[in-house]
Amino acid sequence: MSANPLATTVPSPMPAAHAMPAVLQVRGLEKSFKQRQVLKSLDWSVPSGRVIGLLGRNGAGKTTLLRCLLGLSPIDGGGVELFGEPMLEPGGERMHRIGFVPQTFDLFPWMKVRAYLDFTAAFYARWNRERVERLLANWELDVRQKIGELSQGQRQKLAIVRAIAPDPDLLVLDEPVASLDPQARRAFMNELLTLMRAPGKTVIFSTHITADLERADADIALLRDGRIQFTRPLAELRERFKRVVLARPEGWTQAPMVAGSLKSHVQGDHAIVLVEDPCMDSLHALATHENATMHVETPTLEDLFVELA
Ligand SMILES: Nc1ncnc2c1ncn2[C@@H]1O[C@H](COP(=O)(O)OP(=O)(O)OP(=O)(O)O)[C@@H](O)[C@H]1O
Repeated sequence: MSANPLATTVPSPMPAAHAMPAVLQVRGLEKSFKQRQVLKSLDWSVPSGRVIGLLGRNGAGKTTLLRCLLGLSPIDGGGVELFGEPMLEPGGERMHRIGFVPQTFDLFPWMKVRAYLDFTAAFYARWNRERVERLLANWELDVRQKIGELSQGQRQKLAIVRAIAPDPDLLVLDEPVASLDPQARRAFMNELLTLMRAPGKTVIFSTHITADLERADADIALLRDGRIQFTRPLAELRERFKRVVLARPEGWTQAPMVAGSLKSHVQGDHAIVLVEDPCMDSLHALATHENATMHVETPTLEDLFVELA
């Protein structure tokens, strides 16, 4: 697909998000590595009080974007505002309100888990010890072990405990569940949803596990071609996009033309078309004209990601 239809045809932003104050405001963000331009005049407004799933293909720039947002990677142009103030460098009072789980956690390998958590707690005004102990127990993390001796998944768990413990207003997670087993993933999602019950909490997480975003009823932000193409509630995406399957015994040489078609292909005697805002009357007329049976399906987020990213 050459251009993203959502970027041009969907009125933006949606009303619910519009009413919320932005916890994060990005304008014209530019970031390159040598000759490779990764973020291209990227604009993004993230409303407070939502879980935002950041989706994009491998190499789209998700990690780069998250690091730039938090001041962990220098930017080449544009600006970032966090909690209404310009982000110039990490640190300061504001950082107490932010939790970050990086894609890989390899700090302080010589430190034992307990010592690391105690050391980190000292830097924070808020530190939810009850939550820490509960997660350590649930996730069977041995506080006497050295961080360098933990498995990748155990390190990821520790990074999550550390990020959630200060009860952050903004939690940013870069593929937090990639190495977690299904039980730990479920526990993590429960923690996330518990955290979100308090008003004004915002979570941004990049993931390839679309089922988690469905469970969290997340808003979906798609990063493609160096820009955020849209940030939309999942329900709205589902409402808007339909997968139309037309079948006829003689098959198809090519998929029929359908208004609002984004992508189509032929599979056996089925023509499958992803349609934005389908007109059902026209679709029924088309099916009758082509002597085809028709099913209209709601695509999963994974289907949508495959089509749109
Ligand atoms: N330190 C770096 N030096 C040079 N190029 C980099 C650096 N970090 C990232 N890149 C490049 O920037 C682009 C975006 O990388 P990034 O890690 O942000 O993508 P991503 O969307 O997080 O990918 P994935 O889903 O695979 O984790 C890639 O082409 C990558 O090679």
